[in-house]
Amino acid sequence: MIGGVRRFHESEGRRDWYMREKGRKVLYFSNFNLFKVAAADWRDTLVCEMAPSPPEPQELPESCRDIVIEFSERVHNLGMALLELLSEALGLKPSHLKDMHCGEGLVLLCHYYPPCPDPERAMGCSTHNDGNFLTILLQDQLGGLQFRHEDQWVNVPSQKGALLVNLGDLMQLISNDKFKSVSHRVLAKATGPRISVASFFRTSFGIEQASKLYRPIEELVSEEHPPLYQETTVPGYLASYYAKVWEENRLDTDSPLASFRL
Ligand SMILES: O=C(O)CCC(=O)C(=O)O
Ligand SMILES: [Fe+2]
Repeated sequence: MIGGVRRFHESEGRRDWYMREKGRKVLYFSNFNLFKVAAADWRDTLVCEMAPSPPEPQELPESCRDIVIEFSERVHNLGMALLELLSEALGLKPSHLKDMHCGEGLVLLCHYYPPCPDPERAMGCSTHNDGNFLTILLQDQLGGLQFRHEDQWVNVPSQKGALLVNLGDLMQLISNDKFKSVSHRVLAKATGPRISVASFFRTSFGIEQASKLYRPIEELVSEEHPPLYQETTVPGYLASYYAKVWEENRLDTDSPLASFRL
């Protein structure tokens, strides 16, 4: 998969996929918030929306078509298995998170971080929390990913073939803080390119799912553990997420989740 993503990003044909507007299942661009924030990240991204309704094969770039289709099927199965385990870890029946549609939508963010001539003055990926339920991350050997732990940045070792599982803000909200979404970033490097694939699990954006309300799961709430967050729809949450990125450009101070806290 790493090879396929590299092939795409280094192909002449990649420019045919460049598009900043939403409305297509496959998009190639540099920084979703370019032109909105003061500093761009040193990164390009191919976005493939693979579930619930995958693109037709010809809608995917030929340079990585077969591997993207195969990878997304496998990572989707893994995501479903993880949602079952996470449900059980919360003391719920295995299908609980799946039944809440937490894994219905799958978006692959196929990142390419070119070598940066001035890495001290740039970021590969600015500090953020993922605004989804679950992320499965595949990265190459280059390293640079860091998580914030007790106000310190901790390097995430890059191990060949390893997948990293990261929980997003929406998982923190519905688990009523039993699971925590974690703040992370990627440093820019003089060496490269660095390649990673973040598989984002969220609801689909169909009309039915868009209006579904998410709140702390009833079974996890009691008099002792009152709900910590107000209810929201996924698009409602994301609107607040993007407002923070675009208007305030200060994701690194507070996750947008803070504004949903009761
Ligand atoms: O490239 C990476 O390792 C992380 C990317 C990431 O955090 C994201 O896409 O949300
Ligand atoms: Fe992330």
